[in-house]
Amino acid sequence: MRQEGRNDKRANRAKGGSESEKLEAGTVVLAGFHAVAARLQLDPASIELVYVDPERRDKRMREMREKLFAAGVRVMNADARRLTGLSPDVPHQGICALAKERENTLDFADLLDDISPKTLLLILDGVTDPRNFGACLRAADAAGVQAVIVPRDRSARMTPAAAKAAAGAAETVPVVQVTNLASAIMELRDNGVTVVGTAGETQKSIYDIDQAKAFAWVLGAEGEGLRQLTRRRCDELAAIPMVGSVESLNVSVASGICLFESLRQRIAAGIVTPGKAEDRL
Ligand SMILES: C[S@@+](CC[C@H](N)C(=O)[O-])C[C@H]1O[C@@H](n2cnc3c(N)ncnc32)[C@H](O)[C@@H]1O
Repeated sequence: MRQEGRNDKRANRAKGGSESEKLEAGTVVLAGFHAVAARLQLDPASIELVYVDPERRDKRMREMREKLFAAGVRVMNADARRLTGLSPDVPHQGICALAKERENTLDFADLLDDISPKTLLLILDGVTDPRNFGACLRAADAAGVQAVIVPRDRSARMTPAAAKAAAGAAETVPVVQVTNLASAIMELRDNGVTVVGTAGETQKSIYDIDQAKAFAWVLGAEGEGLRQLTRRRCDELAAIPMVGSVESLNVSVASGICLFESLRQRIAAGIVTPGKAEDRL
């Protein structure tokens, strides 16, 4: 998945300027097929213009052009140099969209309304490092997570560094900010979600937990790990078994391991079918 490059004018000036310097405030560049396709599916009206490389005449580009045409999105040709000017840091694959900045947030109440046996959630308790946050979103997207839940006052924001680490998942995975994480966990449980916290010192293995149902993982921050109250509110705690000498894994690595165990179980149970989201767009 491609990253959404946020083109804040100040940031571009700091980089010495580029094509993206001419963008209006509130406009972002979506670079690459995934980012453009994700936005086209989620909110086509927010796309102002799409630049495509006329040299790319392959099937993928033809299909994308058809979808853009069908959605009534304006398309213009731009050579590779211009596209690279718009997206200097992220490979553009011959396509960049200019789109309105979009906050991909969701209300907790709306999330509760949408809970089903397919629900898979990632709860981050105090992950304040933007790169870790973005990398968690990336893993969450790949594993089919419905939403990522964070405490409003103890979480990284969607900074450019977070969006870059998310590699497009900032577009696709809604973030739910809650005022009180412990209460939110209880509400999820009351609504049929099994909530399991992760802590390396626990005896129970993540591989011994049934995850083929409405399920949420809770992961903690570097240093502190899960807060005591958060731990107490979970149905149970589980560890990722390790054999090396390090004390713990990075939170985004741990998220990936937990979520992909959930995905493995869900595929085995026939709850989800493997396949890239792009294929479904
Ligand atoms: C860097 S670790 C935090 C380590 C912290 N000192 C602690 O006591 O939990 C960040 C988060 O990743 C998850 N994590 C890392 N290694 C893990 C393991 N082996 N088993 C379960 N969770 C793990 C936990 O959610 C943890 O809170």
